[in-house]
Amino acid sequence: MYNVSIIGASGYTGAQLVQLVQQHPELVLKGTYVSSNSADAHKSIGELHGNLAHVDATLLPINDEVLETLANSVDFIFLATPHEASHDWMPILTSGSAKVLDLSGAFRLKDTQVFEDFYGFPHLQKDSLEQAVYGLAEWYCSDIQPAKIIAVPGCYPTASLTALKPLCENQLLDKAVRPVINAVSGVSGAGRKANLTTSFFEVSLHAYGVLGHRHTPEIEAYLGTPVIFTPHLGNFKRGILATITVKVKPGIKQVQLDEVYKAAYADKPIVRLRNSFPKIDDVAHTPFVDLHWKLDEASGYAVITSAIDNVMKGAASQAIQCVNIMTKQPVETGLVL
Ligand SMILES: NC(=O)C1=CN([C@@H]2O[C@H](COP(=O)(O)OP(=O)(O)OC[C@H]3O[C@@H](n4cnc5c(N)ncnc54)[C@H](OP(=O)(O)O)[C@@H]3O)[C@@H](O)[C@H]2O)C=CC1
Ligand SMILES: CC(=O)N[C@@H](CCC(=O)OP(=O)(O)O)C(=O)O
Repeated sequence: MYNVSIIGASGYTGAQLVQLVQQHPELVLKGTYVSSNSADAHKSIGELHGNLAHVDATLLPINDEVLETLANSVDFIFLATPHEASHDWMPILTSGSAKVLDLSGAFRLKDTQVFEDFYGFPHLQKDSLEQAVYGLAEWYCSDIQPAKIIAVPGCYPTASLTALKPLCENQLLDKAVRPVINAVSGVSGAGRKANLTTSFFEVSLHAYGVLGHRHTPEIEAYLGTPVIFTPHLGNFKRGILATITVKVKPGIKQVQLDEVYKAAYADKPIVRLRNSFPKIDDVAHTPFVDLHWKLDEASGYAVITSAIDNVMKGAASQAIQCVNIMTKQPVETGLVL
């Protein structure tokens, strides 16, 4: 059995982690934490998230002493915290035997200048950044297994990279034409804190972060090619549907695309290759990525759609997949019942 603690447990991804840890056969929940002056300190998790009313977990305020103790008292620490908090706390949390899975974007980009440009603050944790491994579970398994720090991918990059990497890795894309990713996310992607943009009355369907979202450099870094990425906010709670247009090299046939997807995900139970274009409802509350694609052989343009639950595969269940890899258990342990 492995002991785990969750920092940022009152938020959407943190609460999802609480649920996943509770249902995991090999994980024991040792502590749930919020920020030092959180309005939710000392509440039970069930007071905030009714679906966890049966869980005996109190949200405790974090401080330097607790951070230091955690570094040596549990096997895994999940950081479901803002980028800045993850950035600041990583050295202390990794000073002992614990391994850390960070759901924020603080350790995903290796280029510190790009990081500063997109995140708005300088990266000062060079050693931790060097150690961090990108936790896209289906693609970086051998790096994830021995890692001390996992940078769990962002939600849009997870949907986008899962769809695009089989084509890129097999050199099927026409390099002259950038993949165009249009993705719609539910409001839980913006976190739990009250916000006018995500309030029930305001939310509709609109593009945001156009030609400047921080997930563009993340997708490009792990795909190895530039993309056009446009996120949209939709009026639903959870899930992401990414519709991706690519141009493949001349002469490529639909059957070749079918083969590369089948080969890439043959032994990957979390990725489901569908016979029709997936819906968000197919994956909401699940750890799956659903993919479907279609090529117009005459023009060479293909459309791929990728559906995930942003809180699950886009954050919490992907972190659990990484723990399963690190502890040499089947990747779907505790996730697919
Ligand atoms: N929502 C999603 O779909 C995804 C989110 N992420 C990333 O995961 C992280 C968590 O996201 P999400 O769960 O949505 O966020 P929420 O806003 O829902 O929750 C954030 C959590 O962190 C705590 N917190 C806030 N400020 C601080 C601070 N300064 N120090 C310590 N704890 C703090 C909050 O509690 P309190 O303020 O009471 O202390 C809360 O528990 C973020 O980095 C986000 O970018 C990644 C992929 C997907
Ligand atoms: C709908 C919405 O607002 N989504 C978030 C992405 C959530 C996510 O993946 O977060 P990190 O990369 O920050 O970890 C956004 O666009 O900022």
